[in-house]
Amino acid sequence: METKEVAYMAAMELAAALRSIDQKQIDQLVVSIKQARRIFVSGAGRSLLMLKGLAMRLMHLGYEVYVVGEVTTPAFLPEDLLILASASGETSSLINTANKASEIGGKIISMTVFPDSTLAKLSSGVIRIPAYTDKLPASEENQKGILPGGSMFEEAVLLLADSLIVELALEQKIPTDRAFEKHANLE
Ligand SMILES: O=C([C@H](O)CO)[C@H](O)[C@H](O)COP(=O)(O)O
Repeated sequence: METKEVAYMAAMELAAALRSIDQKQIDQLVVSIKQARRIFVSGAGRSLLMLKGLAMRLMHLGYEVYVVGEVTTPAFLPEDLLILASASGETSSLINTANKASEIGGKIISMTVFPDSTLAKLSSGVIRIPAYTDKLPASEENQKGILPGGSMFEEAVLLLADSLIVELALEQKIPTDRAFEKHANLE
């Protein structure tokens, strides 16, 4: 199969996955972002890369946002929000982070394929992304698509995150060209 045909099929699968996400779960994240004093994001591997993209866009909109594990990231406090992305919901470093955040009392919202995963159970809110991870056996809940590994999940997280930004920017009446004024200028 040609690469562009794979890309087209992946885009179709991605569209179907995004369309079947529960809007109420997304709304809960939007409300939590608006209510939080500060926002922290955490993930592992490619899931983390996607949330770093969200962190940058939230910074563009004026939110105080940190990536867990960076040397300049401060202490998490009860009025803060922790956003996690984990296809499996079983990545041990994230379970550790979620346990600590939960003990502190802050809000945790997780994006995952598995709403009954350890991470989901530690979270105040869950966005179930109907995608696939090779870390767990294929099943009705974990349906293998054309892309390898957790790629479909990760790409859904990225597109969902960018779409949240459109919604938040519109609500705050921030034209996206003005939001980019905050973008790093030492690059
Ligand atoms: O890097 C990843 C990729 O899917 C490997 O194919 C994962 O994002 C990383 O391993 C973390 O896993 P999850 O916490 O299950 O997303």
